[in-house]
This record gives sequence, C-alpha cells and structure tokens, in this order.
Amino acid sequence: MTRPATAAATTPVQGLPLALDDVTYRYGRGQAGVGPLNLQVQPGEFLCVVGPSGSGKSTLLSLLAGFLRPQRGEIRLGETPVRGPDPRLTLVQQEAALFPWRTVAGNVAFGLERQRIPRAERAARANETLRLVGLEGYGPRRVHELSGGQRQRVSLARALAVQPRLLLLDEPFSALDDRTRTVLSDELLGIWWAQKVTVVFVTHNLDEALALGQRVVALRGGEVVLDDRARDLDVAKLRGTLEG
Ligand SMILES: Nc1ncnc2c1ncn2[C@@H]1O[C@H](COP(=O)(O)OP(=O)(O)OP(=O)(O)O)[C@@H](O)[C@H]1O
Repeated sequence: MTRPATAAATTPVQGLPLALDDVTYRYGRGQAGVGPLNLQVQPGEFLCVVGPSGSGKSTLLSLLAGFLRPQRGEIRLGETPVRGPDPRLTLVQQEAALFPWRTVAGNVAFGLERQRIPRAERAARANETLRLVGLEGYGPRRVHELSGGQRQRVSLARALAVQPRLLLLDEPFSALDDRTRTVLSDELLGIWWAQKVTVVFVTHNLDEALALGQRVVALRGGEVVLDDRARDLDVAKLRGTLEG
C-alpha cells in the first residue's frame, strides 16, 4: 500500500479501536452466519475484509454497524459496546443511497441535522467535506445530475461529514469503472491518512484489498481463515485459501 503524497486538509479525527470478542451471529436455526469472531482493530488502522460470496462479509458489517445484534459475544468501539445504530460510526454502501429530493449539500448535511448542528455550521461542514472528496462547488446540484462516481463521492462525503471514529465501507467502488475506482481508492487513502479514522473496508476483490489495506482479514464460512499485514501476506496462499 502506498501512502498518498499529500494529505487532504481537514480536521483530524482520531479513530477508535474496535474489538470483537467471540462474536457469533446465526440466521434462524441454520448454521449460516458468522462466528465465533475475535478481532482487534487498532485506532486509525485500515483493515480490509475479503472473502468469497457467502463468506459472511455483509453479516460482519451489519454487526459492526449495529443493524444486527450478536447472539454471543460483544463488539466494542473504544470502551463502549456497539448495541445498535451508533453515532460514532458510519457506513458507505455499494450503491449510493442518496435522497433524490435533496441537493448534494443537503445529502451531505443529513447526518449533521440529526446531530442538531446549527445551520451555518452544517453548511460550512458540508462544503468542507465536499471539497475533501473533490466535489467543491457541487453543493447546490441535484443528485440526478451526477455520474455514478460522483454519487459515490457524495455518499462518502455524507459519511465523513459527521466525523466518524469508525468508517465502514461495503464494496463502495464495485459498481464503478476501473479508472474511477482507482481514483476514488487513492482519494479514500488520502482522506484516511489525513483523518486518522479507523476503517473497515469489505470487498470480494483481493487485489483491491491488497492495494488499500494495511491489514487483510480473510473470511470463509463465517470464520477468519487468515489475518495478516498486507505487506507480509502470502498472496498465493491467500488465493488458495479463498478459492479452495
Ligand atoms: N437474511 C438471511 N437469512 C438467512 N441466511 C442468510 C441471510 N443473509 C445471509 N445469509 C447467509 O449467511 C451467510 C453469510 O452471508 P453474507 O451475506 O454475510 O455473505 P457475503 O460474504 O457478504 O456474500 P456476498 O459477497 O455474496 O454478498 C451465507 O451462507 C448466507 O446465505
């Protein structure tokens, strides 16, 4: 993973440590689901989670985001458990689920309204965050005027505007063309580097995980089968583990 040469200018946000202790989730009475999972993510670490279809990536993210509650074990962000939707974390999904009736700035400011941030500060933070994702001046535009890549930038800006301590990303660039994906990946690294936010990035694409993550965790059958620093990874072994 290469460090971006210039870090984007913004208020640094210190990421929180994330801990999963013996976390298990099963759908219904079946065996499908994840766990037991034990993971420690350092404050400000960029962790990529890879795995084939059905390996439990989305389930893990839903647990981290507080949409699902573990049936066993505990997830902690900093000192406190995640027990439901949590203002300290935000999630960027594969498809940018933006509000079509709001402007770009209105979408970015959405989370700030919920935090009851005053209007002038909301506008300033929305503009600052749009600049961070390369969309300076796009605030008054409507969402339908934007390309797929620009919409995903807005989605990222909306997640960043609330200054999360943990940023969750679920295959955020997979619907984009290769060039846009590379550009946005580089920009995401710049933002992460500047903000020091803890990142969990889920992808089925091993090359993307290796390009982005400081550390890569591989899931299979709902369990961690490999956990290593990206630079130390035996890529052939990992491919074999995921495909075998
Ligand atoms: N709502 C559900 N009800 C029952 N089983 C489910 C449900 N959602 C997921 N599963 C099962 O749980 C396991 C993990 O699924 P999950 O969606 O987390 O995998 P994934 O790695 O995200 O897959 P993909 O890459 O295809 O999105 C799979 O066996 C899946 O069939």
